[in-house]
Amino acid sequence: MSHPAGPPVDQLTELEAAGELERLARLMAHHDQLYYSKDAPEISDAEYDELKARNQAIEARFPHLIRPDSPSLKVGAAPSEAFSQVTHARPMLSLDNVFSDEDVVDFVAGVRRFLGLGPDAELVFTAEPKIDGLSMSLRYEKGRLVTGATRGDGTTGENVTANIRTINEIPQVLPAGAPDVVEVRGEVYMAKAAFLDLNARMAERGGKVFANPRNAAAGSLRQLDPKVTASRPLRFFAYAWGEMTSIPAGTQYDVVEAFKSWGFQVNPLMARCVSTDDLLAHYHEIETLRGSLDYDIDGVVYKVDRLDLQERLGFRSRTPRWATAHKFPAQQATTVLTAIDIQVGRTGALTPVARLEPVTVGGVVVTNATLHNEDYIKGIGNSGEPIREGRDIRVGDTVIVQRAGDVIPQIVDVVLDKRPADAVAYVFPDRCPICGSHAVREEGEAKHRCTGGLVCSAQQQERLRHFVSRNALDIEGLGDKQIAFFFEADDDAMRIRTPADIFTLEARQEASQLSKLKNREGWGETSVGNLFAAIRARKAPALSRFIFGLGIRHVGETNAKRLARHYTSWSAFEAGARAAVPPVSKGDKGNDAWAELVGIEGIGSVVAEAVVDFFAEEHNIEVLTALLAEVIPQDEEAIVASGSPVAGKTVVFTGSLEKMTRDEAKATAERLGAKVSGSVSKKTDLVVAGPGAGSKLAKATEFGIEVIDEDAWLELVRGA
Ligand SMILES: NC(=O)c1ccc[n+]([C@@H]2O[C@H](COP(=O)([O-])OP(=O)(O)OC[C@H]3O[C@@H](n4cnc5c(N)ncnc54)[C@H](O)[C@@H]3O)[C@@H](O)[C@H]2O)c1
Ligand SMILES: [Zn+2]
Repeated sequence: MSHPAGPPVDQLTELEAAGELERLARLMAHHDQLYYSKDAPEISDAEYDELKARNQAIEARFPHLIRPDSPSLKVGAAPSEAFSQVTHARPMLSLDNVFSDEDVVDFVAGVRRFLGLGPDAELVFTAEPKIDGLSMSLRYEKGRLVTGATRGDGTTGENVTANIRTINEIPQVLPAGAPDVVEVRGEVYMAKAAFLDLNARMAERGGKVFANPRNAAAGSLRQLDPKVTASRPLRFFAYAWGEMTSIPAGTQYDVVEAFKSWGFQVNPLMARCVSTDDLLAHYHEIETLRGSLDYDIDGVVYKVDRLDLQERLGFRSRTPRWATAHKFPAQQATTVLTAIDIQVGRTGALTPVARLEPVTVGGVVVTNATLHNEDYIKGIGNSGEPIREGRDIRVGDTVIVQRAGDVIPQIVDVVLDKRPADAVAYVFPDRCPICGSHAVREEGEAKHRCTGGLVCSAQQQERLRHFVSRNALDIEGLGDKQIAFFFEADDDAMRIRTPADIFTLEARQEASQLSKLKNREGWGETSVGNLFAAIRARKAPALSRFIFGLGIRHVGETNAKRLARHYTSWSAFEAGARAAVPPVSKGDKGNDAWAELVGIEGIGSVVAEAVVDFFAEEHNIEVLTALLAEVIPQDEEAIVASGSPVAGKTVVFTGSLEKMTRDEAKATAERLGAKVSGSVSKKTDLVVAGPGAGSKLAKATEFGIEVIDEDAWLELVRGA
């Protein structure tokens, strides 16, 4: 198993424990968000469960340090705001976990103790597979399905009723005799085969693929458009309930039987067990069947069968006392890592992938495992802590591979004894393997990114979509479908790979005698004409839209506007960005062009660096040159606050200011329509110099530029 960071729990001081609990709360909240809200986890469930176990162990030793935001008190994650919310009539909780046979013995003994039952008193449990999907509460009133809600944070879930109605296995109406109000709860899931099928289809279309059937089910259900959900083969097992106006039976088993009679699917592997041995026997039987089931399961759930006993046992803060999940162990195997390849995602993120000697892990042949990022390979975790006790991963290493409930295998450890003498530490590439552009890793980021967005075939389609999107060039008639069509066209006259190609399309069509587009299905004379007109209408875009459309990292609409307003013309922007040299070492300030760029109100060094990186990439320049031969971005009106004494002037602040901060001074100047620069040149109109002003003051004097002090500046702008 991988080693959750940090010293052993029994050696922690109180201070360290508090710090560790804070770190875990933050880290787990991050993973909860990815897992529950984005349906895209970054770590395996086994790794997550280790963090959880560590958190619990520390809390058990230092109960007074339990935080209000402790992961041990939370269920799931807050519902997404994209959906309306449903408050559950009864909370939807989680389940406690056990991992070993001894834990099961303890669980049963605990239940007996709580109920005051002697060792010989009868106590029946149900045992059934723990389905790896997402929990769902279906509310029926007077026999009709009225609401479908996700678990959310246990109290409030997401209203997904419209999506639920597209699932065939979920009855819309219940037969006569069903309770007046009943919330049937269970698991929405996707069968393994359907999941593989879906991923294959998504990959073909260049879409994102899901990590595992659970994520696929959650992602398919939590769609804003029910039509998308309808196209995904979701299924449902009923195994629990919330509010119910009359309970059809006195035991867990019989209520589930009632669900079956109402038309729900219930799991055929549910059994009644009368002893711990019985439970364990059923567990091991289900474990052997696991590989042959057509859906993923990650354990076996035990529940006290009699409902009156369930009632007496009640709940802890986030789990019932009358049930537990006996999880399957993570499945591991040892193999040799033969190579590390780099994959480039649609947004340019570089992900290292380990190529492995094929090995069977839990019945599945594994040949690849994700390595996440540079730090992960080096043995450094997300918050800088050592993982695998700091052991790095090298080509040639013997590694331990793990699959845990999910499909993407992980490398959890390296067997150092078996490391070949000539194995060298892995050096992360600084070039994109797809297009050869520079790959940069920004401060605070784990991933490297390819800077060749416009030329990188891994990213091109995504970039084209962005370029024509509503807030960028806004070209009507070029939706995702059309972009995909033109991108994949095998005919030169029809192909669009870079933004410039959009604008040459019409000419290329005319040159090709057949006017191929018009003969294509779905492209009538008029729609082709409309498309060309829409493209022609965008040959002179606003500068800010054009800059935004380039998809420079961190340059969203707001920053694009800031850049456009500051430089006012494309040529000034390009010249400024290409001339800028960021600081190379601490203390260094970079050159003047850099100072001007980072000096723009709202543009920090992260954005500035992304801009510089973009223009430093030769490939991008090639694409831009071609594009600028077709379109002419319109100069942006400088914001001239007319009437202000400094409107339109270029101002430089130097020396120390005493009555205002540098930022304040700059903000005021810009509000009044001045351009603030970090360096003095012949174009400078005014220098505001405080005590200690040095070379800039000297330069100003040399150029004969007006110099005033701070007080005079304040006087000048007062009331303006
Ligand atoms: N990889 C990550 O980043 C990440 C992040 C958060 C959570 N997780 C994983 O999610 C799980 C924790 O989530 P959780 O709080 O939902 O707990 P859980 O999934 O372990 O158990 C509770 C859930 O089990 C489900 N369930 C399936 N079959 C059931 C049955 N027959 N009877 C009753 N319940 C059944 C229910 O939906 C219930 O809500 C862990 O496996 C954890 O590893 C992973
Ligand atoms: Zn690339």
